[in-house]
Amino acid sequence: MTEAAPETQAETHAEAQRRATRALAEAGIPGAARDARALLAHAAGIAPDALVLRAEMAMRSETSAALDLALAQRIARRPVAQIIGRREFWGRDFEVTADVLDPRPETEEIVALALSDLPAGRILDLGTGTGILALTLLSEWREARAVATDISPAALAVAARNAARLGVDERLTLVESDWFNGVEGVFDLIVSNPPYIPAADIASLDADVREWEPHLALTPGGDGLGPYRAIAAGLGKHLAPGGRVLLEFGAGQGAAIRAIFARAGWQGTVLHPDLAGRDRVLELRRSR
Ligand SMILES: C[S@@+](CC[C@H](N)C(=O)[O-])C[C@H]1O[C@@H](n2cnc3c(N)ncnc32)[C@H](O)[C@@H]1O
Repeated sequence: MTEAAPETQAETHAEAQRRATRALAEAGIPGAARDARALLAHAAGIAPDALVLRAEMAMRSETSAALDLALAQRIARRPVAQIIGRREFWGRDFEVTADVLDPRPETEEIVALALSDLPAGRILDLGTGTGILALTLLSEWREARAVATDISPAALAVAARNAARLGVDERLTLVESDWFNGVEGVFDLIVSNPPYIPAADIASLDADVREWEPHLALTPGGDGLGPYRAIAAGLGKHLAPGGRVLLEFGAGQGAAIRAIFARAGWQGTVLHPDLAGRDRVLELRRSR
C-alpha cells in the first residue's frame, strides 16, 4: 500500500510577507519591507491596510503565483508603481505605465502652491505625463478648465484614462505638443514638471529609474535646461495678465533657471524649497 503524500500547508499572508521582504532585501532593494507589503496587497487584490486582517489566512495559489511574478519583476528593478500600475498623488490614485514618469511626492509642492492662491481658472500643464498636475488641480478646483500637453501620445493616452476615472475629462483638453508649439490661448496658471536631468547624469541614476522610466520624461538632453528656455520664450504669448507660473526643477538648477527667465524679460522670480530645504520650484507672476 502506498502512503499518500502529506498535503503541503499553504503559506499564510504573514509568512508570504516575511518571505517577500527577505527576498527583496537579499536582492539589495531599498525599502524592501514597504515594497513587499505593496506587492503582496497587489497580488491579493486588496488594499495594503487590509493585509492585517488576512495575516493568518492561507494564501490562494493564484495569489502566491501573482506575488512570485511581482517579486521577480521588482528584483529586476521594475518600479513598484509600474508593477502594480498605480501611484497615489495628492490623495488620489493615478494609473502608471512604462510610458509615463512615476509621479514623485515632491511634485505635490506645485499643487500646494497653486491651491494657496487660485487665480481665474484657465490652467495649462506642460508635459503632463500621468496628468497628476492638471487632474489634481481640476479635481480640487471645480471652476477650472485645463489644457494638458505632452509630446508623447502614449503619455497622453494614460492622462486621458486618468482624467476619465477622476471624472474631470469634460473640463480637460489634451494636446500633443512640443512645449508651446501646439498650444493656443492664454492661461491664468501655467504649471510644469519638465524633464530636467542633464544627459551626462543619466548613467549615474538608479537602475529602477534609468532602465524602466521613459527617458523622454527624465532628460531633454544636453544641460537639462532646454525646456525652461522653451517655456520662458512662450510665456509672453500664453500667460494672462496677473497669471502665475509654477515650474519644478532639479536641485542645484535654481540660479541657472532664474537667469534663463531674467534674460527672457521675466524678473522677480521666486524659488521655493522642498522639505529638505533645497530650491525646487520657480514661481513667477505677470503684472496686470
Ligand atoms: C518629468 S515628466 C513629468 C510628468 C508629470 N507632469 C509629473 O510631474 O509626474 C516630463 C513630461 O514631459 C514630457 N515631455 C518631454 N519632452 C517634451 C516636449 N518637448 N514637449 C512637451 N512635453 C514633453 C514627457 O513625455 C513627460 O511626460
